[in-house]
Amino acid sequence: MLKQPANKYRSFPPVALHDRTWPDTIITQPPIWLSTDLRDGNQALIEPMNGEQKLQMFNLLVQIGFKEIEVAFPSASQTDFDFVRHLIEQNLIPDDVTIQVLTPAREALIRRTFESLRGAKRAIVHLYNATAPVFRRVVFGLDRPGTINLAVTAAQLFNELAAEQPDTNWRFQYSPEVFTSTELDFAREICNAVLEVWQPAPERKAIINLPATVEVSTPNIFADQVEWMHRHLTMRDNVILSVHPHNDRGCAIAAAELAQMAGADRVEGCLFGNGERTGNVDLVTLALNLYTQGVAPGLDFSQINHVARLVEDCTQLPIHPRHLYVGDLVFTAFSGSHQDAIKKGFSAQSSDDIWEVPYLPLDPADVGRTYESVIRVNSQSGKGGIAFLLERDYNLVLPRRLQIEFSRMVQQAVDTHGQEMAAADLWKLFEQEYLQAVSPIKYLAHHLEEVDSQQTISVTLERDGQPATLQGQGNGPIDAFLQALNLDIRVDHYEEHSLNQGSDAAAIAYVEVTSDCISGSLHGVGIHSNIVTASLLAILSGVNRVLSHRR
Ligand SMILES: CC(=O)SCCNC(=O)CCNC(=O)[C@H](O)C(C)(C)COP(=O)(O)OP(=O)(O)OC[C@H]1O[C@@H](n2cnc3c(N)ncnc32)[C@H](O)[C@@H]1OP(=O)(O)O
Ligand SMILES: CC(C)C(=O)C(=O)O
Ligand SMILES: [Mg+2]
Repeated sequence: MLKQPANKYRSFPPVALHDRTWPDTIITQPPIWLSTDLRDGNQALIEPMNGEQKLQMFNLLVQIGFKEIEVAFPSASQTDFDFVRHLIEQNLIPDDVTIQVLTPAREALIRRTFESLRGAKRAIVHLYNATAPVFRRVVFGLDRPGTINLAVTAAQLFNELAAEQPDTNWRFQYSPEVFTSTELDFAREICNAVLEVWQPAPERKAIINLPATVEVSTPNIFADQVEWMHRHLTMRDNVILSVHPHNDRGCAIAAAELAQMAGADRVEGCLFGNGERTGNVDLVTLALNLYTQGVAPGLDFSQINHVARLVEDCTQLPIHPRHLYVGDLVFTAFSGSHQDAIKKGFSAQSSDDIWEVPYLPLDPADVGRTYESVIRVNSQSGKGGIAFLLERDYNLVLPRRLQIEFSRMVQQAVDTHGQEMAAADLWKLFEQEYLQAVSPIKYLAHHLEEVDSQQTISVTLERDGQPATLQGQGNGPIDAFLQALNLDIRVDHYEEHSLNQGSDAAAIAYVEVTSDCISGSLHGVGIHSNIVTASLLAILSGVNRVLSHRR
């Protein structure tokens, strides 16, 4: 890299728009959406889609709710031409959907484009030519008037060819390609010249589409450019102002949002941001950003995984695990403090509240994602996440201090093998540590009697493999059992809850025990269909753990 990049690159000049209004605008409704997955997305693929894949994608886009779909560059390939014919001849375009096709400003290609649309009920024909200085100079060898002439001549041909097919409801769109690098006065001049030819009317609006063919500035500058055009275009009332952001600086989403605040009525882009180089703006993210602001986007992503898998199939491009709203990991927290906050958030959230679960801007359930993967445990995790998984999958509601104790064991385990622990792994470790702590003392049976609110217990045990029967008395079974054991062990805390409902209901008991022979405390856990037995098992689990942890 250069030490002085200014010798090779220059900063983008700001727009002199001191009375800009877009910063104070709030987006309260969705734009008109145009999916260009089948055109801009398609032209950027290693292997462009075949007819079958295009049809699959088209049906998906319709299902999602797109009403305007750019389906092809019909003069580019026989596949694209045939696809448009297929949609029209097989009557596959729903009545509320309009297809759009793209053509450069070249006579033969325009003719072929109109030919592809023969018999269509409705269509948007999209004309483009690059307008930026470097393109005028290097690619076309045209000055400003020559560039305008190219666009105007093509626009005139549009009028003629449309007149030859009067049964089609035609709409026209013009894109000054590379708008972002075009002088604003020239962009306005060429757009106005095209509009002059097309003479749009309120009931037959033209679309002026402002592409960030290459994203070259911060999104606030793009917003200024859009607001400037919004204010300076003639016939603005007869124009739908559209934007087409690409993502070269990673700001396409911001650019599209600020552009809407600046006056854009319509946004062109692709699902999950497919498209040339770094992609077109991601329409899924734009729609769900709106949704999380309480604005219905008019696009349905309630089965987002289905959409993702189909798009991956058609494009042969994988979606990144951290891709906004859809990636496999975007609703997952590994880190302890996040897990703790999410667990508390889920507990505090009720179904008719405004969504306020920490770290989750969107309820995964709204896009058809389960809570399965929200919390995953690795070496970065804490007690909250571990407790969440054990509660979600095994109905354990661990007392807080037991959570802390167990999380240390989990930490040790993940530090040793360095891998994630799924809920089943956590359960296995929990069983091993607490439920299988049956040595040196193993419970076999007990008998309990109550006389004058005093409990007498007789417990049959196995100690170091030898059978033993102990007797004890107390004001409850726990007290009586501790008397019977006659060990230097106290129960400081006791909790229980049922594990499931129905005839096979089991209870789980948790005890926290202390002893002079250990520092701090340890927990014991017991599970049994009889709650008293569960308590005795919990005490023995605690006792056995104390005996094996003895200083
Ligand atoms: C930003 C965008 O996404 S624009 C859309 C881009 N999409 C595509 O290009 C995909 C489909 N394209 C194709 O299949 C081919 O490029 C075709 C069929 C359109 C044209 O192919 P070819 O005739 O072989 O020409 P080629 O692709 O080399 O195009 C370059 C020529 O078109 C001219 N040209 C490029 N864009 C335009 C335009 N919008 N209007 C008029 N002429 C144009 C160039 O100046 C160049 O002319 P030259 O041959 O006189 O130097
Ligand atoms: C054809 C135009 C709209 C385009 O795709 C672009 O400029 O990026
Ligand atoms: Mg593009």
